[in-house]
Amino acid sequence: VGVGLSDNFYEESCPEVESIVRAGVQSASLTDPTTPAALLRLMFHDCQVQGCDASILVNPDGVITKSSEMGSTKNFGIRKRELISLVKSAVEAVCPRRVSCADILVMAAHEAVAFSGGPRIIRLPLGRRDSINPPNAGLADASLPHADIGLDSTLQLFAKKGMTIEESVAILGAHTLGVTHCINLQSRLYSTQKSNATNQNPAFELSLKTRCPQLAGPTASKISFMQNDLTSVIFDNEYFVNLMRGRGLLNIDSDMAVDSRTRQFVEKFAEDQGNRGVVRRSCGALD
Ligand code: HEM
Ligand SMILES: [Ca+2]
Ligand SMILES: [Ca+2]
Repeated sequence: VGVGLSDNFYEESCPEVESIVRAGVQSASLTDPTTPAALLRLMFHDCQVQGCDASILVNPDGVITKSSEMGSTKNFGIRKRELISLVKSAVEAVCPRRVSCADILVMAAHEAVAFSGGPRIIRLPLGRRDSINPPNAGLADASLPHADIGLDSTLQLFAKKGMTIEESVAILGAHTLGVTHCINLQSRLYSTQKSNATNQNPAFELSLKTRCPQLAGPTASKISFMQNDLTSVIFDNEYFVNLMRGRGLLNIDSDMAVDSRTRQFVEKFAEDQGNRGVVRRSCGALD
């Protein structure tokens, strides 16, 4: 637990906050099923830049400018910042100046995972404070991983946060939700000096290339996208199953399934869906 955080931080000051956040995330997710993916990535991109302090939400002049974190190209595709502001207004109406935007953002990501079928973790330490520093696009650029990052740098990134290799593989399971736009796949698919050990299934690579042609201009490749796994609105282990089949989208996705440090965990997560029993295709048959 981080310094100053506790499990029951708002028990006295705003007992309603959890249900307000839950209601907000649920209703937004029913209207737009891609909401949970956006919220989960939003949390990562906030926490990665000067900690979980809602710095990604700040627009110093009321609009997105080059000085806000959204000015970094690494934040391309970040969505649903306005949903956090909306939930914050609902919370302010009940408990003014008690709950930080930073906590609302983390709670929203937690609800997003639960809404899409993932675990509702029992302990969610709260008590984060909002950033007082002006946002810094340069810092966001330097702190967020590049779409083509390799496994060594990724493991280093998470080790700096005190995470083990198994935890690092697990957190990338977040890519069970959402999409990747073609612009983030261009260099992997078409770089001339790319290594051969990319562990991508050739048929899958062909389908990616068809979906994301090399000559598509920057505008088209910011519009076209691929699902991160076959069940991109469900928080399940399909992402890891895909990796074992050579269907990883990003370098890091593919590398995890072959590298000797990470492969065992990918295998374990691909096999283990959390012992939830089976879901039959038809209710009248046993297979
Ligand atoms: C080395 C680490 C990581 C890299 C290089 C990476 C890279 C990416 C890229 C390139 C995209 C596609 C964005 C787009 O084109 O729209 C993406 C999407 C996503 N990432 Fe990551 N990511 C990493 C770690 C994480 C972590 C730790 C989380 C959450 C805990 C996360 C959650 C997501 C989610 C949910 C999406 C889908 C977003 C949506 O559909 O709106 N990622 N990631
Ligand atoms: Ca931040
Ligand atoms: Ca999925």
